[in-house]
Amino acid sequence: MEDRVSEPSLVLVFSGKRKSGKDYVTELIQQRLGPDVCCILRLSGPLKEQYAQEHGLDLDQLMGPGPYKEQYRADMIHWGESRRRQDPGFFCRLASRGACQPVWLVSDARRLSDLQWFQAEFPQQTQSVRVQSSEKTRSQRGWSFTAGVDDAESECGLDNGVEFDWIVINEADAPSLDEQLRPILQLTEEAASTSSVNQS
Ligand SMILES: Nc1ncnc2c1ncn2[C@@H]1O[C@H](COP(=O)(O)OP(=O)(O)O)[C@@H](O)[C@H]1O
Ligand SMILES: C[C@@](O)(CCOP(=O)(O)OP(=O)(O)O)CC(=O)O
Repeated sequence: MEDRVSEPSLVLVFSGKRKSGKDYVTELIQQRLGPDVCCILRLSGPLKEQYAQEHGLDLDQLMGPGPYKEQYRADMIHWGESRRRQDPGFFCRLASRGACQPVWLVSDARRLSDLQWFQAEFPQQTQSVRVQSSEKTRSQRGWSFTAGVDDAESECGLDNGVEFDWIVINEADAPSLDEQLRPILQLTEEAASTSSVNQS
């Protein structure tokens, strides 16, 4: 089932609460490195594709930020959980299929099993990154507490028991993202250059 052409040099697995800024931060890193060097893998991508197919839903709307996704979120979570119970690596494998860049940013790990899958597949290359924002900041970005979502494993699965390699505080009054991301960017640049040396 693997369609992998080459192994990544670095896999950064991002997690964080809704609206903490996982997409924002991973997109910032990708912009710095460029799409030839760095890809963003979203575990929710294949999940939504399969869920839309099985339920006859509009995938574009499910992928979008609007209310359509929210209408199905709780059921998608349950559906995804039962899939992961049968095969914890199911969505990780699908999301990383075909990825050929040396640096992978997994933007949305939600459960220990997501992180463990990458750690088991790429033990030398995987590092975890937590993106943190206060509830006040997340609310300003459009978040509001939803029972069954924000108190479920989908949002809380990595709250305890993980020692993250990196923590990024995505708040206006924290040190700038430029400053906080400097060591992570250095790591990604080293990984990219190691990979180009190995390929030449
Ligand atoms: N540092 C930041 N500066 C400006 N806007 C931000 C910042 N971080 C996040 N945002 C905005 O907040 C919203 C939620 O961020 P997003 O990355 O989508 O969160 P998540 O992927 O964790 O749910 C988006 O509209 C995003 O552009
Ligand atoms: C069922 C989900 O995959 C839905 C994820 O959708 P998005 O990745 O679009 O999530 P947000 O950025 O939090 O809005 C969650 C899960 O438990 O796997």
